[in-house]
Amino acid sequence: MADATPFLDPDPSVAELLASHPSLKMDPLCGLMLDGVALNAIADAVGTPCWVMGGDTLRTRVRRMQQAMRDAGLNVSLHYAVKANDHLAVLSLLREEGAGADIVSGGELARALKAGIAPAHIVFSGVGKTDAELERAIGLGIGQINVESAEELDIISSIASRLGTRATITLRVNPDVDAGTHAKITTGLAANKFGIPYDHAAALYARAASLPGIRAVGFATHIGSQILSVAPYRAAYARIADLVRTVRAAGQTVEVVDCGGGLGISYRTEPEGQPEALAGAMKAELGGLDVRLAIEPGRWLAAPAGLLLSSVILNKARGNEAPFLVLDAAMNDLLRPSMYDAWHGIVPLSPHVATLPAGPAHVVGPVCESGDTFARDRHLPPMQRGARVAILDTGAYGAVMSSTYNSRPLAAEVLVEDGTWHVIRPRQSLEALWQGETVPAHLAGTA
Ligand SMILES: Cc1ncc(COP(=O)(O)O)c(C=O)c1O
Ligand SMILES: N[C@@H](CCCC[NH3+])C(=O)O
Repeated sequence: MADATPFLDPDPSVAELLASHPSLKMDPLCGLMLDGVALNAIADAVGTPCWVMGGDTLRTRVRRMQQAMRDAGLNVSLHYAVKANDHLAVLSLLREEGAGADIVSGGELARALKAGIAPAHIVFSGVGKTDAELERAIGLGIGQINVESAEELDIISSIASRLGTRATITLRVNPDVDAGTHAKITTGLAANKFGIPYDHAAALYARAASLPGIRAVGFATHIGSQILSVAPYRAAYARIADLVRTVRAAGQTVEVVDCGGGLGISYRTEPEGQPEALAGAMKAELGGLDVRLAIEPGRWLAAPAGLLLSSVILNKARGNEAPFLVLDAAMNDLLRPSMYDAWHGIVPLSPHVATLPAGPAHVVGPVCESGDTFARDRHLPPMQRGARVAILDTGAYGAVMSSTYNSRPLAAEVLVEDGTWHVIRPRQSLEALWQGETVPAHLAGTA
């Protein structure tokens, strides 16, 4: 992931971005295609901004990850991290591919159930689960709750006891390992709010075994997101393996190790995280322990499968300075560049435009904040009003992080599969912007 530090190497060209995205092709007549479908046809019919998810790519990626685990000889349950893209169509497709769900809220639980994911295939993570969320999850008998503190363990024990049942839990352990990612999305350092301090985990596991309403089955860890090197995974898994041996030596049983998510993708020129390497790290550190393993990938599966279509509203010239290319998408749609200075590829849809000589432009949205900037000094071919672009790798942490800031309706969403496409969420109407709002009688005018 990019941070505010300027890159030393040149930005990848359009041709290089296409080469690193097998789901994309530039057709000489139809322009940019995703999974064999012309994006111009979607934009003509649905308008822009519009999220497009490549279902075939999503399937290819989840199958590759599952295969990597099998090839390593590991028995691994895959729980998709719903937060990455919680659309019901995405959850349903992944359920079809055999994925369960990793959730962090009652809303995500409801979505996973609505998409037909069985409670037994749902894992509940998160540093602050409310009593109501826990009651619902425990009442449903969900597969596993990853407990993040001693306090939460007591709360779960009392809720499960009250419900006359036992909650299946793991302890999420903070291994104090630097994942080498952006500071805002690293989660496995002692300074981060997540998980149980490593040095407290063995004692808390022993206590869990004695608590009513608790069935403690093992440990979980998740050290962050957009992790590109396998070394931090190995370091974290080695610490968890030590913990497993320690508590077993003390007579406790351990059946499960949940290895978390976080595998990164190539947004710019960085080499993508490899599921095969992740499987190798899991095997090397945990393979000999005779435990069931689980993973919680989100971004790696969904991000490269999706893009955001947008149109140029105008090209604001600035003399000899780089112009502002003002798009109809904005930070309310795709927050990542504003929030993390994240770099996303931007590719023109027109095959003619894509081959014109590139020059620097600042790509911005229309929202009233200077931070509403997708790219600065990006080398792009000249584009005028009405030209369309695709902002790449936005299938994860894209639409899910959208808001209606500046009263901008949520963008439409489309799923491409088998050479055809489906609107999976129409563009939000203006009326829907104030749906649920009420105006006290003394203020009522025309509202
Ligand atoms: C507990 C947990 N599991 C899984 C994920 C998924 O992470 P990613 O989308 O980076 O794979 C996250 C988010 O970082 C998380 O907090
Ligand atoms: N929202 C972050 C990822 C957060 C991962 C959540 N645990 C991103 O866009 O990169």
